[in-house]
Amino acid sequence: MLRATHLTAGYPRTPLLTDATFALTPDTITGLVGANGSGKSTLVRTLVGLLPPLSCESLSFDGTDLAHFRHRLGYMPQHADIDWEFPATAFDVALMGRTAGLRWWQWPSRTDKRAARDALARTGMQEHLHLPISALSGGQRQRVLLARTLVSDPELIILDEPFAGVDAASQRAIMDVLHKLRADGATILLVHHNLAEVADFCDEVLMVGQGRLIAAGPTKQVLTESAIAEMFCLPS
Ligand SMILES: Nc1ncnc2c1ncn2[C@@H]1O[C@H](COP(=O)(O)OP(=O)(O)OP(=O)(O)O)[C@@H](O)[C@H]1O
Repeated sequence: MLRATHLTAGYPRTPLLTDATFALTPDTITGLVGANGSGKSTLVRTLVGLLPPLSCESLSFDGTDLAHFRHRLGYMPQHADIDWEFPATAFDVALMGRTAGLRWWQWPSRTDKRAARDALARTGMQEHLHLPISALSGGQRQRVLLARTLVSDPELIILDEPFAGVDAASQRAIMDVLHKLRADGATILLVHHNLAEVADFCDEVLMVGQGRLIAAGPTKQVLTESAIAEMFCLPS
């Protein structure tokens, strides 16, 4: 279980989310929702260690400081760090999830390559293994990035807008993968804008807005009209 206690996330002199305490449980898909600019990506970047917390009592996974757990964490950023015109294949990108930690003199092993093929198969991309990434559609690119995220079998999976630019078929494929991961015991956090889909798809919700965590808990309890009005600063 991921536990954040009294976490304040943001940038120097600009706290965006103050004093948040929440937990993410295994076998659960949690949706992180909030208005544009409310700090969802900032919170995600803090959880994955790309931004230091402005302050925090504790940030742990299964009792281990999250800083020591990063190798068991899979992160798919909102904006991929990839030049899609680069002459690489879907397989090369998936393999990057295994090789990022290798030294320059080390080559991917047979196990690494098998893991990349398996991860692409899990996201339904096995037939496009050797396609150049420049030839992939938006949805196929997201599935390849998901494969790269999953290639090391992370226990904690954090996805920032995984459905951005994705058609219904790819969205369904990604959702199916996440359901299987949940059934296998993964802890999953995803940022998503579509509240109707969050209501359908997520077991739990973290709702951020107005500089704080507005609500956290089971989807039906959190996605109430008054909480949504507060999230969008509307009169309730
Ligand atoms: N490096 C930075 N330094 C200072 N402020 C930043 C930095 N990066 C982002 N911000 C600001 O932090 C605020 C929150 O940004 P963030 O991307 O976390 O919001 P978000 O909820 O993910 O938004 P969206 O729904 O549009 O993706 C924005 O006002 C943004 O301009």
